[in-house]
Amino acid sequence: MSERLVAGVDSSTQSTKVVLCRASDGTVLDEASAPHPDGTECHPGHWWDALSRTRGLLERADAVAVAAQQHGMVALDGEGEAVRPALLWNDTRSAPQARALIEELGGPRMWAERAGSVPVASFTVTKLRWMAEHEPENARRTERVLLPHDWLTLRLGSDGPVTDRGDASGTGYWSPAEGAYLPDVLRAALGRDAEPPRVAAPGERVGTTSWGAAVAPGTGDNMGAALGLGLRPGDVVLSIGTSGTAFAVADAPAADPSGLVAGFADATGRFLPLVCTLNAARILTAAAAMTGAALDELSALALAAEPGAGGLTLLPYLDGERTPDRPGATGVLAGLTTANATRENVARAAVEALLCSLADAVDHLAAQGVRPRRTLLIGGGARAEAVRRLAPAILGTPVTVPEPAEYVALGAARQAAWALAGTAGAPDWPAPPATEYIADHVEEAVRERYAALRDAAPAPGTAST
Ligand SMILES: Nc1ncnc2c1ncn2[C@@H]1O[C@H](COP(=O)(O)OP(=O)(O)O)[C@@H](O)[C@H]1O
Ligand SMILES: O=C(CO)[C@@H](O)[C@H](O)COP(=O)(O)O
Repeated sequence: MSERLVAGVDSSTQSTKVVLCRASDGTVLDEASAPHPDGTECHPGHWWDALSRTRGLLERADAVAVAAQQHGMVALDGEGEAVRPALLWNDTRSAPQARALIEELGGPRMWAERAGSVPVASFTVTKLRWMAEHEPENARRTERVLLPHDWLTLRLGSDGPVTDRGDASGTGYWSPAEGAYLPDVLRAALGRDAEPPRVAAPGERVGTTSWGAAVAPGTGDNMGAALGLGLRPGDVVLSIGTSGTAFAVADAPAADPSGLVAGFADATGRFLPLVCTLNAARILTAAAAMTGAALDELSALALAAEPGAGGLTLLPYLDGERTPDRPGATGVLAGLTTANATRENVARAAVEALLCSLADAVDHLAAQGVRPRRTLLIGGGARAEAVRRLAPAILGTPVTVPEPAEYVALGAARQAAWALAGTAGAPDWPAPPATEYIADHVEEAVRERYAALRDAAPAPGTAST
């Protein structure tokens, strides 16, 4: 019998990435990618176009699954057409609606207990309320609300609209603790009922593609990464993509009334407490633009500067920020003098800022009882040598960097192999090779200066934590 192949899709903010793997052990045989348009809203058709450009690879698979950017609001009319472009996780226009919903429905503690998370503008529920207030005609036409991965999975061939518990937990109207929708919350947000997709069991086969492959439920991209890395309790993942995320698997749901930690579910039946920042890899892109360096030259610049960047500190809230909840914030470069105004110091300050923001994220997880035993660094930004080399001193812990790979897509592929096998659990795939980075000191002064800038009063018109 010929070898069975599975395809995993990562439809993230900036691009679609697909891996074709051997179902038995996850060996990657082929890869493809295609870009998405820039912006914080996107017609779902663009994701399908990007996926279609990888079709030659997809059609070699016996099973397929999609992991995608979380939270995006795909509102469909009775014909299944999008009533407007999807509002994405990084769109902050619904920040006032987030605050109103928190107040109307019982306050932060109530939200944390019922929905697992206190919603910020990223959450689907707040986008529904924004649409109800600003585009009542679109809200009135909305019959069904899907997430990006649900929409792609439906187009690939699921038997009706379907989601999974991981992605459902980012809507704000599904309870991770109860494993059930909260229809009253959805109704309060949209002003009417709309049908959410069925929540499939982990590893369930949910349909068949046009070329006869099994379709697995798919999940959110962070849950996909957890599956791709084969996370164990005690592993904390730091992912530097468009978003910065810090997460860990847990046996019990989180419920953080401060709103800093989102109490998500994972794709296997467990839970995934997670902290997400709006600014991550693009801090490096912005620093490259400011210094006139190519992205792959930025590390050499940063590593040529002294720790502390000669006194420069960057507060990297370039596109507003989600953690802390400051949707209207902008970046601040503090401590600038004629003596320290060098390209090297600007590059260094950017890398240090990115790592300080992730160090804060780990502290928030720890405050919710996550005890890190191993810290893993993944995502596009982890390809920067300066990020890998400076991480241990800023985080104050050794850092394990799995070899660069598309871990979200790999997780989706592993879920596809699971659905294909029809087994109780996901197949065991070997852990990726990894390199350990260590430091002989901790950069306490860098973190202290960053914390002081972060905690200085936010500019008028921004929300503070
Ligand atoms: N060598 C590198 N140095 C710094 N940043 C990089 C490097 N390679 C990729 N990136 C950045 O990583 C980001 C893409 O990472 P990825 O994890 O694929 O994000 P997403 O899943 O959000 O699409 C881009 O912003 C890109 O500029
Ligand atoms: O909103 C979140 C997590 O809650 C983000 O992590 C999105 O899921 C987007 O991920 P990337 O495109 O940055 O991978």
